[in-house]
Amino acid sequence: MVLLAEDTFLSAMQQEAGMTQDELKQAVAKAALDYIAPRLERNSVIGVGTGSTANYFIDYLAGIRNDFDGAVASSDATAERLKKHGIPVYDLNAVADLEFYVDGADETNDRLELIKGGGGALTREKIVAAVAKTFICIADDSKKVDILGDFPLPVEVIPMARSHVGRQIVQLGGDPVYREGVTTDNGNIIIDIHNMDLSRPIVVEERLNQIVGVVTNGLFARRPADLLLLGTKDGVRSIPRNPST
Ligand SMILES: O=C(CO)[C@H](O)[C@H](O)COP(=O)(O)O
Repeated sequence: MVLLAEDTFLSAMQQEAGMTQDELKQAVAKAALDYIAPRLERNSVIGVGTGSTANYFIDYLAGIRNDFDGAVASSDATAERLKKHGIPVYDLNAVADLEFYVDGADETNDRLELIKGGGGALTREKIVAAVAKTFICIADDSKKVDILGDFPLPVEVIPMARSHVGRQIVQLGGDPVYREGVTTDNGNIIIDIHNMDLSRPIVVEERLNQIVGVVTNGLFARRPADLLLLGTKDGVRSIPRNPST
C-alpha cells in the first residue's frame, strides 16, 4: 500500500472559479496521472475504470505509455479506448500485481464508500478494485454526498432472475427500476434501486449480494477507495481514506 498524504489541495491548474463539470473531471484525471506517474515501474500494469472521468485519465495515460507495461480494463469500452492509444490491455488473470486502480464514481461519502455502475460496468470495476493495492477514485465535487443514495444504486442481475430480484429489493425497502435496453459486458441486465436507505452501506452491500440472481451491486463499501481526488472550484482535493472512521 502506498503511503498517502494528508488532505491537501493539488495543482493550481483549475483555481479560477466557473469551471465546468467536464473541466473538473479533466483536472482530477490529470491529478491521478501526476500521482501515479512517479510511482510506476517499467513493468507496472494499471487498472483502469469506466466512464467520462476515466476516459480523461486514459487520454492522459497515453502521454506516458512508454513508462509502464499496460493496463487491465474494467469494460469493453475502456479496453477499446486504451488500445486506440496503443496501450496494451491484459486479461486480469494474466497479471500478477496491480498497484493502482483509477476510476470515477457516481457518489462518494466521507469514508470513500462509493456508488458505482452508472455506466453499467460495476461488476468488472469491483473485481479490478478488489485486486488493486491502491484504488484512486477521481470525481468532481457534484459526486460528494453526506449519505449515499440520491443516485439510484445499480445492481447487475442474471436476466432470468429479474422479477425475483425485483421482489426481493422491494422487501428490502427499495424501488427497483429495470434499466431498459442495457446489456452489460457480461450479458446481464441492470436494475437501479431508488429510495433505498443506504445509511449502513456495508450491510446493504452484503444483503443485496445474498439475493440469488444478483451478480453484484454498485456499493463499494467493503472495498472503498483508498484515495479520493475531488475536483472543486478551488483546486483538486486529495483525500486519503481514514481507516478509523
Ligand atoms: O461507475 C461507473 C461506470 O460504471 C463510473 O465510474 C461512474 O458512472 C461515473 O461516471 P462519469 O465519470 O462518467 O461521471
